[in-house]
Amino acid sequence: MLKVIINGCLGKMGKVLTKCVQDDDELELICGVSQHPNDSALFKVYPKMNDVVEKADVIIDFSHHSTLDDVLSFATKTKTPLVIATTGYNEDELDKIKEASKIIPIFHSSNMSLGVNVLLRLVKEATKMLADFDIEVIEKHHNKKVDAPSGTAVMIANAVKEVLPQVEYNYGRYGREAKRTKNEVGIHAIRGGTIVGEHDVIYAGHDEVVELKHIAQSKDIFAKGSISAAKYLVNQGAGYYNMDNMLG
Ligand SMILES: NC(=O)C1=CN([C@@H]2O[C@H](COP(=O)(O)OP(=O)(O)OC[C@H]3O[C@@H](n4cnc5c(N)ncnc54)[C@H](OP(=O)(O)O)[C@@H]3O)[C@@H](O)[C@H]2O)C=CC1
Ligand SMILES: O=C(O)C1=N[C@H](C(=O)O)C[C@H](O)C1
Repeated sequence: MLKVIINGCLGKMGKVLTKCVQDDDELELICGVSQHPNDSALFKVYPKMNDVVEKADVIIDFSHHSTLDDVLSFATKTKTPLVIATTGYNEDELDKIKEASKIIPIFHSSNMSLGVNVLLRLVKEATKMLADFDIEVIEKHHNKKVDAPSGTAVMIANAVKEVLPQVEYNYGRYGREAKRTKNEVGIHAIRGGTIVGEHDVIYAGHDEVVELKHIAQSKDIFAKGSISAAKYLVNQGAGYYNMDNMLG
């Protein structure tokens, strides 16, 4: 049995993940961490990762970027592999994750679904073939989402930039003099209701448009993807891993 700690266990994703972990015969949820613990959980919930006294085989993190220092210090101190699904990190925080991956195995992906990771590969191929088209990314999420644009939209834009290094990102184009330039990728965030997560990549050329689209229809896909990542990660040495490593 793999012993699991969930960071963000009382959040929306944390609750879905808790159920998926409890339903999995290979996993044992030993405790959780959430900023405001309450009595709703049937397992021990700590307010901070460094308060945890149990030893685990893996930590799965769906929380908030502000918990990063606490999580990395606990994971490196206890040499516990770490799956990071949280989004909204800045460059400094991303560097800290990479640095910690020299000490422990870290799996990091802003989208744990299979479909989005196939989409990322399609984006690279489409971008090679449609390099002259105007490329725009639109993401749609529920009205409780904290960060914008989504981590997935950033991964999509980064996939475009891998093929076309000259592109610059234009977040939520706005203004009286805001005409599109050739080398920009527009990134637009829609927030409303209970939308689980949708990502559109639009390639607009002269008289024709190609669209690649992913629609998440439940949060389970992210929770189950993070569990696959955890099972993969516990067999790896220190290093920085993502979906490409796991999917091959
Ligand atoms: N990679 C992926 O596939 C996916 C990633 N995500 C990402 O996972 C993260 C969590 O999403 P979701 O569960 O919807 O978010 P919620 O806001 O519902 O949950 C956030 C969790 O983090 C805790 N937390 C700790 N510090 C803070 C803080 N300063 N502000 C807010 N929350 C804090 C909350 O504690 P408490 O509730 O006790 O206050 C809660 O447990 C997000 O970054 C989201 O983008 C989401 C889905 C898929
Ligand atoms: O906050 C969410 O809900 C989601 N966040 C991730 C992101 O920022 O890309 C992944 C998914 O789209 C759901």
